[in-house]
Formats: sequence, structure tokens, C-alpha cells
Amino acid sequence: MSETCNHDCGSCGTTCGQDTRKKDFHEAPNELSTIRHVIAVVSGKGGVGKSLVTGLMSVAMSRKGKHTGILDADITGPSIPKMFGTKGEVRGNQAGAYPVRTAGGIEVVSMNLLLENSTDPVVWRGPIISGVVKQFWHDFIWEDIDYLFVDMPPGTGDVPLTVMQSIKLDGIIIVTSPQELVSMIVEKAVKMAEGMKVPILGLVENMSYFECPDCGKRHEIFGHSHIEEIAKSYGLDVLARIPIEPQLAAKCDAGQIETVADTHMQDAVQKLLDREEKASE
Ligand SMILES: Nc1ncnc2c1ncn2[C@@H]1O[C@H](COP(=O)(O)OP(=O)(O)OP(=O)(O)O)[C@@H](O)[C@H]1O
Repeated sequence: MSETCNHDCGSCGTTCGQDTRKKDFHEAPNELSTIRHVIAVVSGKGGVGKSLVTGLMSVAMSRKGKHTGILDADITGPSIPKMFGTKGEVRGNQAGAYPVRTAGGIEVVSMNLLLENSTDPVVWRGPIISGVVKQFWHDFIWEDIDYLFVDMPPGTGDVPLTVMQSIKLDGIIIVTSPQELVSMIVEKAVKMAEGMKVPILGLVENMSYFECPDCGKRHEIFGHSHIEEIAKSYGLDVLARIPIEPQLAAKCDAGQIETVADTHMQDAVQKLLDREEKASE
């Protein structure tokens, strides 16, 4: 602290441990990037279908005519390229690297596009993983992107937290599945978003139910959904409820997510577009 400190940090040029100004840890994107909206897809725990929701959301947004990108920040479990059947080689020049375009025109950056062998495990510690995500943000040239969806690392631990701090997000979408623990899981994700001062755009419940293809009856395989009550208790929107659909999993496994007839995300995407329109009024 300076001897002449008057505790008005805003007018002081000295760097000291007593600085009361809120630090901004956001990394700048590549100077050649244009990204209008960045939305992170998070889950309180792993395996709830966060990547599937990111994929479906991106397909639905792209079908609305928006130039869409996916930054696959799930470095240790990257599943986006497989879902889209994207294998292309990442190309670059001195200014930066370029995302790989899917058949439907979605721009993708993922660890799996950089590994020599896509089945090689990524066994890195948190700080290295966060560092790679930052590189995906500023070393890649995201050209003229309307909506960039970030498939976050699962959970609410160190890595998703660092990613949230590093990339300036317009909002997050929390993915859950119907089960008893969901309230606690949502609460953790809500607290993380609040702590980071990132708006929560809404909840998506995946694997909500299974609709019998023969009789049309809905079965709640993972238990009764409490998503509406939970959303209400946090003042949040339910953006979508996605059923368990074996053909959806089959399309993802075959790299054909862009050919799904129903993304279940049309309304969710429309809400994002309405929000954008309202903000620009
Ligand atoms: N609604 C659904 N219907 C059918 N299969 C689904 C559904 N949701 C997810 N799956 C399948 O479940 C598996 C896990 O989904 P996904 O990879 O999206 O989960 P995740 O939450 O991203 O996982 P992780 O937390 O490990 O990154 C995938 O094989 C996916 O195709």
C-alpha cells in the first residue's frame, strides 16, 4: 500500500494487495473473431446429456439461420465432433487457427479435432485443461459467429469455474435430469452462476420421460419430474424437456445429429432470439 493511500483505488495507479476494485479475469478473444453471443451449457453433474443439449441447441439455432459455433470446453470428454461426424483437420496461419465446419455449417473447436487419435485419453490437470479452453477462445478465429455455445466441463468444480471466469458469457443454460438430487444440483449450478455474475437463461431437463412408440403413453423412467417447481423456486424458466429417444442416441453415435427431425429445442432457441430482440430495442 502506498504511504499516501486514500483508499480511492479507482484514482490510484499503484498495484497493491489492498486493491478494492473488482478484477476482470476475462480473456480477450482473437482480434479477428466476431462473436455476438456466448452461451455456456453447464450441468451440476456428469452424464446428464449436456453435450447432447449443446448439439441440439446449436442445430436448432443454425436452422433459424444464425451462424453458430460450438466451443467444446469438455476437454477430457469431448463428444461434439463425434456427434456431428466432424473429422476435418484444424487449419491455421500466423493470425490463428480456424474452427472445423460441420456438414450443416456449424463451426466447431474441440480437443478431439486436435488429437492424433480420437480415442487417446486426455490426462491433464485442471490448470492445463483451463489453459487449453482459453486457447480455444483466443487462438481460434471465430468469424462472424451469431451464437457460440460452450459445452462446459461437467460439474461445478475448478475447471468450469475457471472457464466461466475467462470467457465473457451472455448467459448459461443448466441441464439436469429428473432425479431426487436435482434440486441440490441445480442449486449448486445456480450459486456458481450467481457467484460469477452470469445470468441464467433457463433449465433444460433431459431424459424427462420415454414415450412408448406403440401406445404413446409417457413413462417417467428416472422418476417424476420436479423441474417446474425447482425452476419456480429459483425464478427460472424451463426452456425444454427432452424425452429419452433411442433414435436420438443412434443419430449422435452415427455423427448425424444435424439430421434429427425434432431438436426439441425450437422453443428454447426462440426464447434466446426474443431475448436478443428485446435487448436491442
Ligand atoms: N434424451 C436422450 N435420449 C437418448 N440418448 C440420450 C439422451 N440424452 C443423452 N443421451 C445419450 O447419453 C450419452 C451421454 O450424453 P452426453 O454425452 O450428452 O452427456 P454429458 O452430460 O455431456 O456427459 P459428460 O458430463 O460426461 O460430458 C450419449 O451417448 C447421448 O447420446
